[in-house]
Amino acid sequence: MPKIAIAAGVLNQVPLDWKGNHARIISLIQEAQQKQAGILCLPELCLTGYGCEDQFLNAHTSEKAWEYLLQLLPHTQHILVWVGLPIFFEDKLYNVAACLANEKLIALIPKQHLANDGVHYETRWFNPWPAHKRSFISTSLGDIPIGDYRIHADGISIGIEICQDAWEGENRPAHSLAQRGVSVICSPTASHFAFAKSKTRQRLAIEGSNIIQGAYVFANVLGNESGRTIFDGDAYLVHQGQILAESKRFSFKDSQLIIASVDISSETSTGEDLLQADVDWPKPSEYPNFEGATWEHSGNIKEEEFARAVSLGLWDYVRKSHSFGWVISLSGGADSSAIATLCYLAVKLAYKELGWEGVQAKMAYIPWITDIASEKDFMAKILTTAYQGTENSSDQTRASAKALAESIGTTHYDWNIDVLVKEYRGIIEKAIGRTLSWEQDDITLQNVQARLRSPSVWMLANINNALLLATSNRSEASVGYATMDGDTSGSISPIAGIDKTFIRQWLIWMEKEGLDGAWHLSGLSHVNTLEPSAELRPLTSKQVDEEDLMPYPILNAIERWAFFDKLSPAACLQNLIQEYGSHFTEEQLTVFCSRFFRLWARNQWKRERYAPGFHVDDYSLDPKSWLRFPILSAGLEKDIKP
Ligand SMILES: Nc1ncnc2c1ncn2[C@@H]1O[C@H](COP(=O)(O)OP(=O)(O)OC[C@H]2O[C@@H]([n+]3cccc(C(=O)O)c3)[C@H](O)[C@@H]2O)[C@@H](O)[C@H]1O
Ligand SMILES: Nc1ncnc2c1ncn2[C@@H]1O[C@H](COP(=O)(O)OP(=O)(O)OP(=O)(O)O)[C@@H](O)[C@H]1O
Ligand SMILES: NC(=O)CC[C@H](N)C(=O)O
Repeated sequence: MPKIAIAAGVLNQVPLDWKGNHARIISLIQEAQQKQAGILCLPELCLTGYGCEDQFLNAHTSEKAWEYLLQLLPHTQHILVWVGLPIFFEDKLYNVAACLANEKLIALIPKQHLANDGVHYETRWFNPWPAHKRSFISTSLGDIPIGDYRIHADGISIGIEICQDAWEGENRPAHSLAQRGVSVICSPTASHFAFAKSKTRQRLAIEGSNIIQGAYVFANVLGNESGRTIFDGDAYLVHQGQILAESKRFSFKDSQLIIASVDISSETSTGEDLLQADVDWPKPSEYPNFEGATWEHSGNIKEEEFARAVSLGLWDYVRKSHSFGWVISLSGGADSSAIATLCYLAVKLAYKELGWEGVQAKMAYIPWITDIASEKDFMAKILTTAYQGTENSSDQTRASAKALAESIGTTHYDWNIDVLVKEYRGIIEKAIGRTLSWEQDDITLQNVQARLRSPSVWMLANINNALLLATSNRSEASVGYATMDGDTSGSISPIAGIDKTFIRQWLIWMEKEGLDGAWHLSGLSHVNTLEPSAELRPLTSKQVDEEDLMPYPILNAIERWAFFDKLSPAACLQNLIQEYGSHFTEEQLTVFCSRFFRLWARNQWKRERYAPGFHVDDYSLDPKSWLRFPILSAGLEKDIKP
């Protein structure tokens, strides 16, 4: 029974970063070789990056990937490695895992089932490979097998499932591979983060190993690879249903390798689908336990996942865009405070995991980085916040912004924009020949304030070469409750994928408990006492979001029924009456429902114009990645009453 060390490597790659991706792959292969690994599985499409979008359709991309694949061969002595890349075959593009073993290219095995739902759009670029189809592709190395093959090396048969393949239930390749006598399956993966989804991936890996009664080697992408999607970077080594090793998710490092040794039953396998690889498995060493992080067992897993996924998303975004930091227009309310907290966590977690030298290395493109003496100085340089009061702002929000900025240690400004509002109002009043009033011009007078907060924070962003972060959440995006080119200004919308109710709950958790029950932020105590308000109308009107709109839990419920469960407007109303009928009259609920659908349809154009947001939940409203809706339509509110 051969004893072999199996390894999985997660990678934080950058689309089209040929040299960087290549170097990170080599470094993982070397680490695996040093640890005597026999087999190494790397994530799906790791040579190009998973998120190359339409650049996959450009032949140049697969040509370059091929060039870099060949350069990997000399680095694969005494090890079998799976590396993902796009390959054109008979004028069609395939999403392929290349098997490299002992300096030879053994096979190219294409994905059979493409991911095409939600954030995935693979059928736009790739073709599914039919099960059992096998052929040869003519290459600079001669004819190379391409298709549904198995690999046999030193007494072990190995097969693969590429990401979505494993999600296909009875149709997953593992079943056919089990019949064909495979005892190890490698699973190169690019499975995006969504709350609790890693549990499903873990289950698929366990089931896969049970199906073949052997070992399953699973490796996912890590980090914010290409802008919108964040990957957990989870890896699992499973043998006969038992997890032997797992990675720590949401690492701030470039890569992570897990390794374990397993006893695999040896076979002398034959078959026309079997390719021989000439590797003698190195003798495994003793390996430490690779266990998931302690927070994985927390009772607040959703809060933990949100904090870690989005802060890693922000960190990767800032460094991959070569920006020097973030700027936030900080109102002291929930949304902007949540984003400031997430930036704070990004810095704290990066420091904790990489140390100051590691942070400096990642940020080496910033000219001032070498002048920084402490984490405190770094926080103040990288994160700038500004409170921009008007006569309609309250003392409470101003104090809340100040307290949070101090507790984080941002560079914080506080100024008043009334003079600008007055000036603009004067210009327009003169031009149209009448004075504006709250009775007649409510929206205009609200929006001018929101819009006049935009130029100054853009100025700070330009001065600092920083990213301006837009603060809209998903609940506001549903109903267009934000001023276009005002508070929607920014280059990323980090919380556009999550609802307001969760943001508020998360802020309370961040104040009282925080990550791992330890990283809490006392500066959030003010914001957690405030009721959400735009503070755009005169203070005497006591404007609060939920009176302009409806209670947030109701808004969130309609949104989910309508766009996740895909229920009709009438069915949404029926659900509302059932769930909230004891608190609101049917008439009130009908008004809320009608308002929701009217505002939803009217504001599709706004959702089209939001800055890119991060995908975190099991659905999102992002028209570019998840949910399309006509920009012009007759609306849906008329369909509420059957
Ligand atoms: N289908 C369509 N395609 C393209 N454009 C369309 C359009 N329909 C309207 N428009 C345009 O949209 C304009 C209206 O949009 P816009 O100017 O953004 O303004 P609007 O959506 O009318 O009002 C903004 C709302 O957001 C609220 N707000 C603002 C700021 C902060 C917060 C907060 O959450 O605290 C809330 C504010 O209370 C108000 O209810 C129209 O003047 C028209 O030009
Ligand atoms: N006084 C202010 N100073 C700085 N920025 C502000 C101010 N008022 C509003 N903004 C900006 O406009 C955004 C939209 O306001 P909004 O009320 O939706 O969010 P919030 O104030 O962060 O949270 P909440 O809705 O819970 O009050 C804010 O997040 C902030 O970026
Ligand atoms: N890259 C893939 O094939 C991803 C597919 C899988 N259904 C997921 O969402 O994670």
